[in-house]
Amino acid sequence: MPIPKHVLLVVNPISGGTDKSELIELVQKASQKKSFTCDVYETTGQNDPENIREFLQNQPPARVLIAGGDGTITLVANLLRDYPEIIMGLLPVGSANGLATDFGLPVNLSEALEVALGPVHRCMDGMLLNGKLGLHLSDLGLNAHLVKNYESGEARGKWGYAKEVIRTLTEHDIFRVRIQTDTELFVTDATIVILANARMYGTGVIVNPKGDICDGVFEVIVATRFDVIELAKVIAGSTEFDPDVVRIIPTTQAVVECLSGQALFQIDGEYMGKVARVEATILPHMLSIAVPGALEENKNTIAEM
Ligand SMILES: Nc1ncnc2c1ncn2[C@@H]1O[C@H](COP(=O)(O)OP(=O)(O)OP(=O)(O)O)[C@@H](O)[C@H]1O
Repeated sequence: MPIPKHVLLVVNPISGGTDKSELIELVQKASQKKSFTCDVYETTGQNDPENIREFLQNQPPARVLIAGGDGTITLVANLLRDYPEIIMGLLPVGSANGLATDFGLPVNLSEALEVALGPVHRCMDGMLLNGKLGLHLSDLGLNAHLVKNYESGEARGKWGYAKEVIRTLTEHDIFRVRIQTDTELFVTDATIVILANARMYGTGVIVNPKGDICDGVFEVIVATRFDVIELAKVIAGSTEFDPDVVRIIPTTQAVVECLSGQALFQIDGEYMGKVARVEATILPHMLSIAVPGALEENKNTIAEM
């Protein structure tokens, strides 16, 4: 059966604090230009998964475009696990999104729309973390502490973020963990344990330089202590770390147990509270996402539409 030429746009009207009427109009016009029909679903925060599933079942789209933050993207991605043939397209709504940064998606809406409806797409893995879907980067410790401080603090924007970075660095303690991967079992001190499907945080800081979001594995990255030089290397996007300070272990599953009390935990920028243990598993090739670029530049891409 040919893939129906239909687009579903999922919009979170409150995400990024911007009015979405122009965005909706742009998507409708662009879809029309490509002879697609287009449905728009605006989230309400109530029964959104059930409502979106109904749209997917009633008229299966070739693409689902998402104009929302990480919460909305994860919600839709979770549903698309049952529809592997549907391609996901991301549209910018103001706040930085880690996946968009990682895939080099344009921040300009018209350009992002071109990509979201364009011919190139890439497969990506997902992750299950204590039963919850994660698409990008999750961590215990330092960064989760920062996410918590930023969420609970009042300051916003770059300066607000910088202020919380300093507060977090002064507050944060080293913790002890037992980590089990496909190949290793070890106990170590840690300032942060990252479970990385992707390469970089939404801020552009690369923490997983050799990571590939479509390789069927994720990386466990452990920073065992604060080290200014290693930290500078991370920020500069270096691929060579001092193995005594930063360990990077590719794996398909991992268990991280906190041996010195509970640790702060975050998934894709959402603070999840304190946990004693995280079980992580890769969900290989879970999704397809529309990306920019020529076909020959993108392995794992397929031309379509
Ligand atoms: N119409 C709505 N009114 C109020 N809340 C909504 C509405 N639609 C969705 N939500 C809530 O928005 C949250 C998801 O927000 P989302 O992640 O899309 O945006 P964000 O918070 O601006 O982005 P980020 O998490 O990247 O900062 C969910 O908690 C959901 O319940």
